[in-house]
Amino acid sequence: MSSHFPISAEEGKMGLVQWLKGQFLCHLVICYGFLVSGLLVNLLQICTLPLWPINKQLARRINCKLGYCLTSQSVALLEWWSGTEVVLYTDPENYRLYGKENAIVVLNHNFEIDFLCGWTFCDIFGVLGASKCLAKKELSYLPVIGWMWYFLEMVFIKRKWEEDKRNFVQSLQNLRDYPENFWFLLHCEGTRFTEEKHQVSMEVAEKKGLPKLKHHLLPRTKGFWVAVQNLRGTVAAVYCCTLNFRNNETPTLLGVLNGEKYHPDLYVRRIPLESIPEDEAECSAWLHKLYQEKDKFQEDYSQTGCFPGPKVTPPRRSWALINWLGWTCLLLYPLCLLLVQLVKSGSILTILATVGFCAAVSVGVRWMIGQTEIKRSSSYGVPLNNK
Ligand SMILES: CCCCC/C=C\C/C=C\CCCCCCCC(=O)SCCNC(=O)CCNC(=O)[C@H](O)C(C)(C)COP(=O)(O)OP(=O)(O)OC[C@H]1O[C@@H](n2cnc3c(N)ncnc32)[C@H](O)[C@@H]1OP(=O)(O)O
Ligand SMILES: CCCCCCCCCCCCCCCCCC(=O)OC[C@@H](O)COP(=O)(O)O
Repeated sequence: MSSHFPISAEEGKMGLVQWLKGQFLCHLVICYGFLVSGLLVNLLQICTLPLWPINKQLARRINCKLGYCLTSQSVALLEWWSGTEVVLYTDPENYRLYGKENAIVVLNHNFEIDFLCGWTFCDIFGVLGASKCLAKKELSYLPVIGWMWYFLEMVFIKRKWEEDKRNFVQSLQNLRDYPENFWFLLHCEGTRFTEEKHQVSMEVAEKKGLPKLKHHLLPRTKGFWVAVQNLRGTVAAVYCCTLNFRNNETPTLLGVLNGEKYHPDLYVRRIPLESIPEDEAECSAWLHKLYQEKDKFQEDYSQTGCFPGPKVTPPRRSWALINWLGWTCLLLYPLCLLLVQLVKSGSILTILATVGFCAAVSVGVRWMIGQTEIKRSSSYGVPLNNK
């Protein structure tokens, strides 16, 4: 039966674009660009090594720019390829300060692309290249991204306090003279939300006499306290960030690569650092209270579909797109030349080598994407390795 509403040319074009975004060949090109540019960035970062003892601040600034070249590609993928826009709920008074000061960011850890939404938020306010995170040690071994983070002075921990504390404090102290404004991200839950981890952590909450949380794991407070104490005088505020997605979306990085559009809402509250207690026990109680508030915001969001306060959709920054297109053009040119040579040569061996290379790129990136999947989350926080 023919439809009463024939598809318009515009809809047909959109359908074609959407179809193209789902094609393996497009993914291969994107992943090739990301991996090869990433390796080049790593190489350039290694070249900055001799500069560190001579002019550390210059070396740091160069590494921030190099970091931006790579990280912003994934922001461009989210914003321009999948068309996802992060909607911000925040006080307009504070909006003016974002990007103009150092901050500790506390963000819930429930989604596979929360880091990507975080990066987008960083990019909007011009702190993407310099932003850092308290990350599990395993991420430092990730090819390209993990290697890049080493040069950006990211703080890695084994999540074993006795082994971590010296390096953690030293890494934070090193940031005291960082030459660019940075945000330091902390997922105080220490691992991603799963039903099993939630159940265990609520048993801990019960034992400690703390109210139960519905949407968060119980925060681990030591890292937050140590970060606040060591960054006093360097960092101006804590940004309490609560992220959720409209329509109960469960976004994935593969979805973004397929051009799927998601609808993230990010609620940001600015809390001056002076208002956070210095004493460890008081600071710990303060953080638990903060998580109880965050849990309430999430509960209200699940009922109403919005966070409190005025909302704004900041415009996408063209730099991320320009950088991405620049790298793609630069790297596609030699690839095309190579392919032409290949076809001309007709050598079976070279053709097989090329197919092998494409397969390796594809498997490598698929493995990296796998690191973001919650179903592959570590066993941290379940009874197996609970203290
Ligand atoms: C939107 C804006 C974004 C801006 C973005 C900016 C920058 C972005 C840059 C990069 C993005 C990259 C993204 C990469 C993301 C990677 C994230 C990660 O890798 S998360 C994992 C690593 N991070 C952390 O673990 C940080 C949180 N953890 C801590 O801070 C911990 O305190 C610690 C430092 C690891 C130390 O932990 P430890 O357990 O040794 O000590 P604690 O005192 O904190 O906790 C012990 C305490 O907890 C109780 N307990 C036991 N089991 C549990 C449980 N399952 N749940 C909760 N609590 C538990 C235990 O009984 C202890 O209690 P007590 O002390 O009373 O005995
Ligand atoms: C143009 C761009 C192309 C992009 C192609 C895709 C490339 C793949 C990019 C991979 C990026 C990897 C960033 C890893 C960040 C993962 C953050 C994360 O979520 O870590 C989990 C930890 O917090 C907690 O670990 P668990 O204890 O839950 O286990």
